[in-house]
Amino acid sequence: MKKSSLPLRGSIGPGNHEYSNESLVKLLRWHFGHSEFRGKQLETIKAVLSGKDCFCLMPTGGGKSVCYQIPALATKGIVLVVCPLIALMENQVMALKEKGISAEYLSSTQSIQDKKKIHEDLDSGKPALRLLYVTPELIATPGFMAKLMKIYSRGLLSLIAIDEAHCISTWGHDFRPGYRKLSSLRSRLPNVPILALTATAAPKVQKDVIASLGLQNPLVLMSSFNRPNIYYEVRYKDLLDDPLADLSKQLKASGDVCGIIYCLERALCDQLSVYLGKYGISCAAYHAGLKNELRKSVLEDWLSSKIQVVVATVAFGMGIDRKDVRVVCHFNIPKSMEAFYQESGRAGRDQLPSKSLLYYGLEDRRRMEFILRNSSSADKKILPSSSSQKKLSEKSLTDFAQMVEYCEGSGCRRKQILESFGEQVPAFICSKSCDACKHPNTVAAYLEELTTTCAVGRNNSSSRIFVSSSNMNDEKEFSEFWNRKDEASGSEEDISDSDDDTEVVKSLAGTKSLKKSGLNEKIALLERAEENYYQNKISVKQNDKQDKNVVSASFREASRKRLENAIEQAQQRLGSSFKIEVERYACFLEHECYEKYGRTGKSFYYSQVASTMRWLSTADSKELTSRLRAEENTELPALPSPSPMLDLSKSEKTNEEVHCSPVLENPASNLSKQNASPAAAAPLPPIPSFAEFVNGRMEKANHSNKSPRLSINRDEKDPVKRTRLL
Ligand SMILES: Nc1ncnc2c1ncn2[C@@H]1O[C@H](COP(=O)(O)OP(=O)(O)OP(=O)(O)O)[C@@H](O)[C@H]1O
Ligand SMILES: [Mg+2]
Repeated sequence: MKKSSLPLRGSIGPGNHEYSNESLVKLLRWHFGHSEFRGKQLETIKAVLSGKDCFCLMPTGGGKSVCYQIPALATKGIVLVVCPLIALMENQVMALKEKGISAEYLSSTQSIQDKKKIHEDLDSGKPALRLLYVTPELIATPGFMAKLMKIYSRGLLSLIAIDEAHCISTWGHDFRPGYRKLSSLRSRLPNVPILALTATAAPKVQKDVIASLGLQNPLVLMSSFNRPNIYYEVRYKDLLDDPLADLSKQLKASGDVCGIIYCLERALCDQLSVYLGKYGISCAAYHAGLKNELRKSVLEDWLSSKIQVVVATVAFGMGIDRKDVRVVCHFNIPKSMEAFYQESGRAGRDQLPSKSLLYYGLEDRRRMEFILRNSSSADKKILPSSSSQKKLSEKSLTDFAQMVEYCEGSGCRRKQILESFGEQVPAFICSKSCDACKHPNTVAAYLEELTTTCAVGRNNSSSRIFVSSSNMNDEKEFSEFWNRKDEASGSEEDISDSDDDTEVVKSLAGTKSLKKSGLNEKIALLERAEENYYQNKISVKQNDKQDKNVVSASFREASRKRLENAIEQAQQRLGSSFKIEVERYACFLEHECYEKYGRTGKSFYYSQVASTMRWLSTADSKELTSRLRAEENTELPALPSPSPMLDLSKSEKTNEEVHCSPVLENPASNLSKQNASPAAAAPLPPIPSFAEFVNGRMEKANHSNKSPRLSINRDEKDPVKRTRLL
């Protein structure tokens, strides 16, 4: 139904008082059906209507669009909206048209006829258009800039809204070179207020946006970033027998709800979508590798509830306005808290209870670290100074570390998100709406087990990634695989299709010459790299299967390293009076764990190492002294040279030598003999299992011989891994 506009058509400018709160609320109700303005909406609207530049920070789903849509309805002129994505523009324009509001967008996807119509309207001197959505690249073209100047000179440009304004900042999680071209707007169109909008809260990004856009004395309006209706949960891939099956189970358990699953790569989107489809979940993949038409139809099907779940790269979602998304799942760890916040924030925009699920896996972590480390070379065009590149690379790794901390920490997830944006919040703010607050003991147990399992597994997974990368002849080319920033041509066509973080085609197609010549070779090269990566992974996996119960040398060294740390911490805790040889005793204790359980199975070995560490963390100096000093007279085997194994910044070996070799290779050597020494007569105190430890803390209950396993559902096939059901 087409509605007539309310007769509120003033002009923007200082001292303009014709926009009363009541008249603006009336517009909101009439056109959008919302009863009241939310948060800082009204303040923002009034600021821009009075001609002020404004920087508006609102959480995802907070209602930023209304801040420029209402001014468009209140004034005579046109509101120009700059958007990073074609999908976003299409979506908003479609929604506005349905409301009877005259809005259009200009992009390469439109027919010549449609474009012509829009240009005719713009040239008419009395345009019917209220909102015109464009890409930043279009603004930079001389032709369009000339048109803008013309509209401006007629007094018909009332506001420039820069949506997703963080895209202008190289410090932001979603930097787009096209946005940098907006910096000339302020000087070319001096009297038009600029409204920058974003949900990115990092202070550095805020400052950068204001400076880059040249905003003058902007009114900065911020809202809290808390999303109380979203429940946050992390699930640990390394502890799950089958993460895919777990995901499918989770989705099914939520009912027939609308969801988004984010994956790092297109191929995984396709595979996951097929997999979930087989399990009766109606879903489709969405990524930049699909043809425009297909992408469009997936989006339409999802928006109209024909399909339930979209499995997508980050190409999907920025600004997509579906209010009732109940689950947003990250099947791979995102690259920063900002990205995570934006993406998970697409859930529950109707303010109803929703869920953010993040599947965290060590291999994903390593992969992302690799991508971030290597993507710095891709920034050369944009950041000519090597110190800027270095800074950016360091920054992305620091940002990513925050994301890892979110997954590996046991504290409130919500608090962590908000604090990462500089928002200090009290502990009770969460009200048990994250897994860490709702099930603290279970999360603690998972993390404990993860530490053991993953510290042990780190070696192998990392080396796989590095092996694949070293197979690349030209590292520079490989790093382009991850480069979304290479959009040097600035042609309008280049934008918005290159949204996948890790997708190559569009970013490689950034220059016309590349499009013609090197693209195919590069794609072939990248495909080979991917193949190598997966082949490598498969062969390592097969070996892993065969060796399922063998505690490998590298696993043992990782354990020894952890025990060393635990002894060092014990020393720190107990002060200078307690001094022992750290490496020597770490070796000894590790060997004891191995002797007791190594042959029985990995899980027992892990649990024994973890238990020993717990004992080290609580034992007093008397207990430690009697246990460890007793060994001093015993001759221990030669110790290994320090290993870089746990240093994540270094590449690691695939087939490590046994570092603690004299002890480990020959269990019947010195240390075995020590079992008959006085040390053996002073055994470790009884060591509880994980579950006993956690439950014991909480319940202080007596344990039977059965060794209760928390309330975790153990997978029947594999006792180590589990299907988590909180
Ligand atoms: N005052 C209001 N009252 C009720 N609902 C509102 C109000 N303002 C906006 N909304 C609704 O909130 C939802 C989110 O709005 P919008 O898309 O503008 O958010 P956003 O801040 O731009 O989010 P994102 O950061 O994801 O782009 C929309 O469905 C919109 O209709
Ligand atoms: Mg928006």
